[in-house]
Amino acid sequence: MSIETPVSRRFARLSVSEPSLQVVTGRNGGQSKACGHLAQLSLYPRHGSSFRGRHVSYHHSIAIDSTRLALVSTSDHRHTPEVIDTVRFLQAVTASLELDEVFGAFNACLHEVFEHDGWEYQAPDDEFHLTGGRTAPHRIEYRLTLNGQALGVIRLMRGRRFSEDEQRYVEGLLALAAPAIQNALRFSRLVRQLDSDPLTGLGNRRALWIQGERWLAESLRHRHPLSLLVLDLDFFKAINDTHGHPVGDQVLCRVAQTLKATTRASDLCVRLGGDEFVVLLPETDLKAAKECAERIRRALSQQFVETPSGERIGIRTSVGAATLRPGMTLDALYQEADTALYAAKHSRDLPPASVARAGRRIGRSYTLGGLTACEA
Ligand SMILES: Nc1nc2c(ncn2[C@@H]2O[C@H](COP(=O)(O)OP(=O)(O)OP(=O)(O)O)[C@@H](O)[C@H]2O)c(=O)[nH]1
Repeated sequence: MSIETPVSRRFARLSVSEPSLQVVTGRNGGQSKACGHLAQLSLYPRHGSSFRGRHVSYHHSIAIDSTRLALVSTSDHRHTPEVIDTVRFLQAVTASLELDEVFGAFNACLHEVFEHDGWEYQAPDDEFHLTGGRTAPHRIEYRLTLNGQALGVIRLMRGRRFSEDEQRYVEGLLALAAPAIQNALRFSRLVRQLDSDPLTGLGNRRALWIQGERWLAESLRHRHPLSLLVLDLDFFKAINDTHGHPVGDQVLCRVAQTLKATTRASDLCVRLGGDEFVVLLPETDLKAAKECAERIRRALSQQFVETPSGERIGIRTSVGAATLRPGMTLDALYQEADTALYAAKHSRDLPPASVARAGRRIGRSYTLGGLTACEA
């Protein structure tokens, strides 16, 4: 009989010919002792890293047979005080590819045998940051890597100290969970890529529709306000035509930065495409949405992008705002804000055609178009 770990076929494969069990892969880790159906495996730290020095690097992970597993440290071969149902543990941490669910399952299993108060996970470069439970004074921290890939840092906290045996126990569980964490990290990165606009780093149309549908359902159910702004830059084509696409791209990025800086962290800013942006504002009525639109418009009008020849390009935008009413769909909310935007565009004080093409010169500055927000 051959068992492959559900999470890490690359890392370990166990061959079981009853009653003996043998690890068939593992370059520098994994000794097994046949013990009926209970396999005891030794987990080796990667060469050069300290097993207990808070920097644990497992070269591969190991899955065991279908009963229960006792993890044994290679350092002194002392048994840890607890056992865990390995299959249930692996099933729990591999049941989802969502990082928060993987860490939720990991900590729930850990908590059954090892009472900790809280935990924290920080992905490399702080890409993702998750917490659970509550903070407490005693902490252990593990910097995880798997096959050379950094997986981030996990911290466990509680009110009393962590014993040596408990630390080894956590190390063993982390070794088992590491491939699941790696898969979830890859998945989260992929989803983030799918949901973001590569030029500006803002959300994209997909993010708007996924997050927007959720917020819309919650707002309708709890009768909370939800508003949406649609922004379209004024005379952006002239910027491209006059100064080239790279300058146009810089303008789009500056708009994205300004949107992030002038809205709440809980708002969603997306670039729909071209020079069109949407800001979705939860817990915001029309009056507050108009104030937000005006704040964005004013902040953008104070921004300049410098061209390679030293000219400064001003940024002007038109904005449409709409707020959710009972029975409305997300598409209807967007259409209403878009209609308002269209009205704003067409009521603006257009500069002469020649100026519209090249921008209006103010000293060494250009300012293009310009308009105010208006609501449906
Ligand atoms: N630099 C750059 N330009 C883009 C990108 N995507 C679309 N565009 C250009 O953005 C311009 C958008 O056109 P419009 O919205 O019609 O132009 P506009 O001059 O802003 O028109 P008004 O909204 O009426 O003021 C087009 O010239 C597109 O080629 C991009 O990723 N980078």
